[in-house]
Amino acid sequence: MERFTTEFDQTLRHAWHLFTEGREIPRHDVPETIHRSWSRSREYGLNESARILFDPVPRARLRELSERHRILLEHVQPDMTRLFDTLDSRDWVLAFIEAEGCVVASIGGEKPDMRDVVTALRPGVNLSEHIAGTSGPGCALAEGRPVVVSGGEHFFEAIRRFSCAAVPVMSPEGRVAGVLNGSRCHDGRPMGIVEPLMLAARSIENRMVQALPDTTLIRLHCNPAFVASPLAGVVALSEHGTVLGATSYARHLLGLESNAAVRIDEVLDTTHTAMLDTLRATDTPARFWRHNGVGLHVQLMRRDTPRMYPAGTSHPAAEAAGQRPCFDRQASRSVWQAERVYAQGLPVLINGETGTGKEVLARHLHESGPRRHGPFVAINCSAIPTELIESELFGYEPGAFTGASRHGKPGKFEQANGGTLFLDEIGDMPLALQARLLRVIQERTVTRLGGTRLLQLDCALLCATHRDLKRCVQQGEFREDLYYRINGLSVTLTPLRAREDFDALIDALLDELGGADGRLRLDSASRQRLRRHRWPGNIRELQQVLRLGAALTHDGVIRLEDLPLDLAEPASDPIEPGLTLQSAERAAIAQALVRNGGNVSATARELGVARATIYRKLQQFGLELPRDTCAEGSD
Ligand SMILES: Nc1ncnc2c1ncn2[C@@H]1O[C@H](COP(=O)(O)OP(=O)(O)OP(=O)(O)O)[C@@H](O)[C@H]1O
Repeated sequence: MERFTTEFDQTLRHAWHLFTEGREIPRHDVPETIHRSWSRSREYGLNESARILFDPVPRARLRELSERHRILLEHVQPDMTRLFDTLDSRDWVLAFIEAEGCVVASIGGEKPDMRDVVTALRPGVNLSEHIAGTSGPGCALAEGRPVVVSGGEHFFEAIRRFSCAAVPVMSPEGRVAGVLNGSRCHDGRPMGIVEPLMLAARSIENRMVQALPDTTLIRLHCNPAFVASPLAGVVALSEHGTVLGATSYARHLLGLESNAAVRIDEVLDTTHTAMLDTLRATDTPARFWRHNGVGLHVQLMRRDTPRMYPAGTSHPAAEAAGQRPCFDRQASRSVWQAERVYAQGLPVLINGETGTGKEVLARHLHESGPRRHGPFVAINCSAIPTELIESELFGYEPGAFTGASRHGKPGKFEQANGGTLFLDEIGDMPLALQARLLRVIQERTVTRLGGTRLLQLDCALLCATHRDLKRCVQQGEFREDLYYRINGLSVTLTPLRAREDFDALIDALLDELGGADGRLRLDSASRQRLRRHRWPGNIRELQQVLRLGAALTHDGVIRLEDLPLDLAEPASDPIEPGLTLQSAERAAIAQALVRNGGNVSATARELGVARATIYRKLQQFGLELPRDTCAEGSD
């Protein structure tokens, strides 16, 4: 039954009366949004006196909806719960409604007179305007803006006992992802929940943008005091500066349309690289200008997890433990496959130059796989004298050879039982031993040197090498049958000089070195210098350089003078005197391409230009990518 009690209700009743008679409603009697929604509801053929059942969709469909929106809900739930905790929980029902109008989560409504609200907002109920007429969720979805629908503003009489406020939540691409709604019984008092709903929606959007993998995050505001606050807009940029996601406030500040692929330098008066260099060199917000002259304060945003960050794929167990190492996008895909292959008990072969993280990856596979509770045993085949490899691997019985321990010793295979054996630098294993290794792997049993007892083995095998094993096979240095045995799947780690996420990796290592307060930074000149280095020792070498810088800096900013001498001096490739500007440019590009193994991204980064520029110059100068282009160069 309707309860028109206040002046507001009476004006509304009059307005409704005029609406049903098809007469004009005085302008200020009903908000425009409500009037439009009434008209749409009428066009859908709805009858305000009809009984509305609020039946949820069938269970199977609800399951499908929850599954489809699982990730979205993971972002929504924490803010919904937090907001609910600040309300008088007995009076309110909060709900999240997905873009097609179905409730996918709700909370609250303990009071007996809230039963109808709870029914209307239970998961599975469709509240789109074409079914439920004018209501907070339906109207906010249709209008794409926050709305309040109080008492008699609802289209259906049956729900005029309620009031609701609903605020859209935008996806990182700028589409409506759903609405956050708060409802309670209509009592004529102001709702007072719109602001809190908007803050929660902003926080959900922030979280969604921050979760975009393989991106650099910046936050911005027109007031520098708010840049580091939850009120700031957040933007996720690709390595080339394309906006891959942005919160609705960031879109508003930057004047971005939804779905448009825009580069940040098309909006701000700076280049993408220059902006990042400036931001990386400081902790405070820097000011950039939109092309229309509006100034914005911008700051680089560190991800919540300092060293480990998702790179396109995720393993919940390892990530929960903060153990996922940084892999670039290229390697990430193979890592994801390797996790699955390894979990099935198949061997994985890890290729990569020294220091690229082969052992880190092996440990990651072990720790995120089914054998994580067993031991992880590593042996570097190139670091042990040939005559000792056999006893190290297979163990020996007492007195098996001169100098052997009196008690005998279990080999690495035995030690790894129940877990993982990691054979590093397998390419350096002597041919004679390869035959024995193959037998052990095939038969899954081992006999210690000098013994006869057969020991059963139950360990997974991971192998790594910096050598091209296929070529070793062709040259007769590595057994073909062993090669296929250990190569269930092969993963190649990208050399540091060719990693697209070079800057992000530096930042992750700086965070790690900076400790809890994370106060370590590189100034822009030294960062440029690091980009130009060849990194023969890869991440291990980079770690060393940053460690040295961290030890030498007096204020947390690593400068050229804090870098090792060979790095601090620019490694210039001589460009002959007397060259024209054009030929100097040609030579610079050609040399940088060779230095970067043909990787266009790395070359562009080193030379401080866009990739498109490199491609254009290649064409202009008739240059070709080196034939021996490494895999990462296929960008
Ligand atoms: N993805 C990563 N994120 C952070 N640090 C890493 C990563 N990969 C490697 N490192 C660091 O780089 C160093 C070298 O890593 P690792 O020993 O795994 O390399 P490797 O390829 O096995 O080297 P080698 O072939 O010389 O044995 C280690 O200190 C490790 O912590």
